[in-house]
Amino acid sequence: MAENILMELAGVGKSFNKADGAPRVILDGVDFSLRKGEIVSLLGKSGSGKSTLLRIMAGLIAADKGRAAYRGAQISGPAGGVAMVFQSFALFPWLTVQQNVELGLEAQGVPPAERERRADEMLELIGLAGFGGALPRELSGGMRQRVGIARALVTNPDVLLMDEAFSALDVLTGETLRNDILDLWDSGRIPTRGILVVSHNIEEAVMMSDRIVILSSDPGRVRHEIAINLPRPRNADSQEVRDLIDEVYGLMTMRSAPAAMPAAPAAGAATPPDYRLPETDISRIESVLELVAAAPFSGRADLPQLAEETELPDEELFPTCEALAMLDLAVVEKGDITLTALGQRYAQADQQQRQELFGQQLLKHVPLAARIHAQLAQADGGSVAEEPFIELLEAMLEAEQAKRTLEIAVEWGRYGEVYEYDFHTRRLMLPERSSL
Ligand SMILES: Nc1ncnc2c1ncn2[C@@H]1O[C@H](COP(=O)(O)OP(=O)(O)OP(=O)(O)O)[C@@H](O)[C@H]1O
Repeated sequence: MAENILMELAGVGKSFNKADGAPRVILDGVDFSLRKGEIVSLLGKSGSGKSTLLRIMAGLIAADKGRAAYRGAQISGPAGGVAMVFQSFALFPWLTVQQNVELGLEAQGVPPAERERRADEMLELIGLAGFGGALPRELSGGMRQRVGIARALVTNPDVLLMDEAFSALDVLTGETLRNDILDLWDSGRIPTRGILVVSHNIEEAVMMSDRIVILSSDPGRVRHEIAINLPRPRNADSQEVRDLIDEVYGLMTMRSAPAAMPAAPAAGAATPPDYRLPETDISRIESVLELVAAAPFSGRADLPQLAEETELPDEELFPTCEALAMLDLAVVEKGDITLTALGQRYAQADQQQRQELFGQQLLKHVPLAARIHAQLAQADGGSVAEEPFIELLEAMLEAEQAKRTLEIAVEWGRYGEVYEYDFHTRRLMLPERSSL
């Protein structure tokens, strides 16, 4: 083992079973190491396997391929030197703040008097002095997460793993807490040697990290790594930080698969069409399109700027941009979104024309919608049950995602007047006067 490596993953793979019992590969061939003295942020689209990777490193679940090691030893369960902070805070509601913080020490067999002393010290350090006797419900969200962090830090962990620890908090509270942790880390007041942060927030990752690792999806594997050599604290408005944020946006929105798949599944085709749809809705798609079309963007926007303007978090903005690209209303590349000529036309169109354009693009570029429409055209009576489509989707997605994907396809199809859906009978049908 190289001297400076705290945790190492080599060729790590993990599959979960889909609804039909067949395995779905979530992580495949992941190579990654966390080195001494660094904060690393792990970014990737929703569902790319970030939390799964973190849980493997925390020893909460086992990889089914490759090797995961902490200080050279295979991870086979939660390791003493590794602590984790969860997005949900994961506090015991019936225990006081002090008791919640002492829990980690209790598990390590630390005697009561020492537990109390160390918990007191940690509460003081994390800004919760005087709150030891409070119950979690008496605290604000930010303070509750401080308890979660104190509980992890009180064990003097060598490695701290944070799973979207700030995302359940409002922006300002999350930022304050993040800065407090960076301050503890940079001033050497905590003995922790390495921090790995799973995040959805690109700015947060750039402000915190020495290195950013981006996971690809389906399956998740390390796609990009960016080293950040700026001193902390960093100025969010500085040119260097803005440039890095742009670069990460660019890498995150780089498509790893072709934008448009064949509209109808060719018999015996080697690769089945991609039926997945981005998790977004029509009103979001249209409002982002309108915003990009209008001044000051006038057809082309820098994604970080657009995120600020729309106030959409990245995990909502990305799928929306992906939908616009999928429908050929925009092109997303290198951290910018640019409307196509059709996208420009769409922005100017009235409601009826928009719906027509939407339906037309749906049939051209969204294989699932095209398939539903094609089957309806052939069906007796022009209606079909939803089940076969759910089954089709379950062959590649988990049950919940399959259901959600069909819901999105239904919403899009109804808007584009390509098909209708009866919520009582759960059947799809052609619209009364289909112009398509
Ligand atoms: N125990 C499990 N059983 C079955 N599937 C699972 C299990 N845990 C995770 N998954 C699936 O694995 C995929 C990756 O999940 P994971 O939570 O690791 O992704 P993520 O990148 O952290 O996503 P997000 O950013 O949305 O939190 C998802 O499709 C998820 O539903």
